[in-house]
Amino acid sequence: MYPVHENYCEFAAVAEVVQCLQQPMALADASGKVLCVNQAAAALLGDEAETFIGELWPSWLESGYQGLYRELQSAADGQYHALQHGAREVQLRRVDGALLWVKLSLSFVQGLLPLFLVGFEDLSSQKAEVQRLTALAATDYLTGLANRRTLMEVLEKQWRQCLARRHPISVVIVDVDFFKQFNDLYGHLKGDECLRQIAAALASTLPSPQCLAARFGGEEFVLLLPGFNAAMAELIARQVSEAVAAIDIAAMGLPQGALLTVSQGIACEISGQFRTADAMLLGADTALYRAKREGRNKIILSD
Ligand SMILES: Nc1nc2c(ncn2[C@@H]2O[C@H](COP(=O)(O)OP(=O)(O)OP(=O)(O)O)[C@@H](O)[C@H]2O)c(=O)[nH]1
Repeated sequence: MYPVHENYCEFAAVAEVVQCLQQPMALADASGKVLCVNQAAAALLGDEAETFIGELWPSWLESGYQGLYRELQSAADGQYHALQHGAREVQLRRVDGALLWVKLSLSFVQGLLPLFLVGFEDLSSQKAEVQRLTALAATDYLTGLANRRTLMEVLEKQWRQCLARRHPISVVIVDVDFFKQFNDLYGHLKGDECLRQIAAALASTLPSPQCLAARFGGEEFVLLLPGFNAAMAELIARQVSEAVAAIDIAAMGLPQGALLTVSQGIACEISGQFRTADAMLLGADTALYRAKREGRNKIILSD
């Protein structure tokens, strides 16, 4: 048993509890100097526990938190309780230089010396999972292109930016011709493969990282071209037709006679033709409808 002095905790007793905990934890004095680090915290930091003794624990964290800690210290003005805080998401730098997202909490323990418990929770697998799910939610499962939701979000954002900067912006809607017939003739699995090939062809024509290729739904795709006027968009649309024509039909196990073409409708906003991004998209859809009506495998620019 450790002697207990009224309400004061003994350093050794607190340190022993810290050592037993599964959660990464360090014990420090009021100046931030580390007195003890448990195994879980040492593993998180990336070295033997003894190597961290005597270090200032805020130095393990990114500079933003260090600044905040200094502010807390000056505001607390010796009132140790005021330094405490609950779980805060911060980045911790491991000994090997890698940055880890952690939840950090700081608790004051009234000891013979004032003591602080510094608790960590590793958030890296949580963050990686959120990143994976965010990417999944933004992507079309079949083709790997951006999905419709992402397209609409990016379109709204780029529409506003282009209008504010007085830059043109164009959209191209790309629709596979006679795709129902293609599915009926060669089966849905070949149809899926065909959509993947077309998606890859579209992605290959993207002229800059600001441009986006998305699956709009079914056998319909959209190219979003910020900064592109109608002539430039038409050039990209021609490249799309060429890239689709270059798809290796035989490699897909289809007969040589199998036809794969797309129809395209273009709309460009350059000086107030369309009031909204949706109206521009509708303009491209109307142009696409004309391309279909005029025989397919065509590119039509909205009036
Ligand atoms: N294999 C496959 N087919 C799809 C998918 N999504 C939509 N389709 C098919 O795409 C076809 C679209 O048919 P329609 O809208 O009649 O258009 P179309 O036959 O291409 O005719 P036009 O557009 O007028 O040239 C339908 O048969 C859908 O089943 C998909 O994810 N995979």
